[in-house]
Amino acid sequence: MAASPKAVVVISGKRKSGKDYISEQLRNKLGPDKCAVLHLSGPLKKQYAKEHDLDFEKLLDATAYKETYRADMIRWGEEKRNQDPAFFCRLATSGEDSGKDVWIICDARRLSDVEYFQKNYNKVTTLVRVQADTDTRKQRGFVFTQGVDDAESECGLDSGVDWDVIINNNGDQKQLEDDIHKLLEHIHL
Ligand SMILES: Nc1ncnc2c1ncn2[C@@H]1O[C@H](COP(=O)(O)OP(=O)(O)OP(=O)(O)O)[C@@H](O)[C@H]1O
Repeated sequence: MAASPKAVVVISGKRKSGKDYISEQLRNKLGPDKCAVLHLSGPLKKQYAKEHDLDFEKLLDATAYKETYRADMIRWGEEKRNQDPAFFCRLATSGEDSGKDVWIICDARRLSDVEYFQKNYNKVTTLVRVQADTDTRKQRGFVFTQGVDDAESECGLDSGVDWDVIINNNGDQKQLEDDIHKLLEHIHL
């Protein structure tokens, strides 16, 4: 493994719990020069486009182009993951940002994601669960979608993981600040 970060923060949480929001807050506190926010889901599209000779930019926007390929992209992603559960974790952490001291993995969704970082970066990994109640998530635009919110990618980490830090993000900014502070104390740089 080429890169060796000093800290890896693996963040999980339901849709609209605030994973991206909290990741950005953390990056600002730690310093953007030192800290990279890495998405596991982003490189999937890039790699799919590359392997199928498609236009990556068009795949990112909400045009018919994306709709045409959506089902096949999901199938392809599952196939890749079945062959090699670490495929997207390796891909997400091999870009130019991976030279930074702190990685924030802002969208862990499966047990295999958590296990990858525990196995390869055990001593420096902090596992974080972001919690927000359903009403708060709805206010942020969450709408329950069958086939998404009851699928493994959304429920795979609901139980079975011993989180190092829980962050409560229900709109109480003081509580959020306190929980982020606890997380920062957990990260040893
Ligand atoms: N504590 C907060 N204060 C103000 N706005 C917030 C807070 N937490 C989240 N939000 C807002 O709620 C929306 C959803 O948050 P965010 O995108 O971070 O969720 P997410 O868990 O990353 O969602 P998804 O899984 O769908 O990507 C965003 O517009 C974000 O700015």
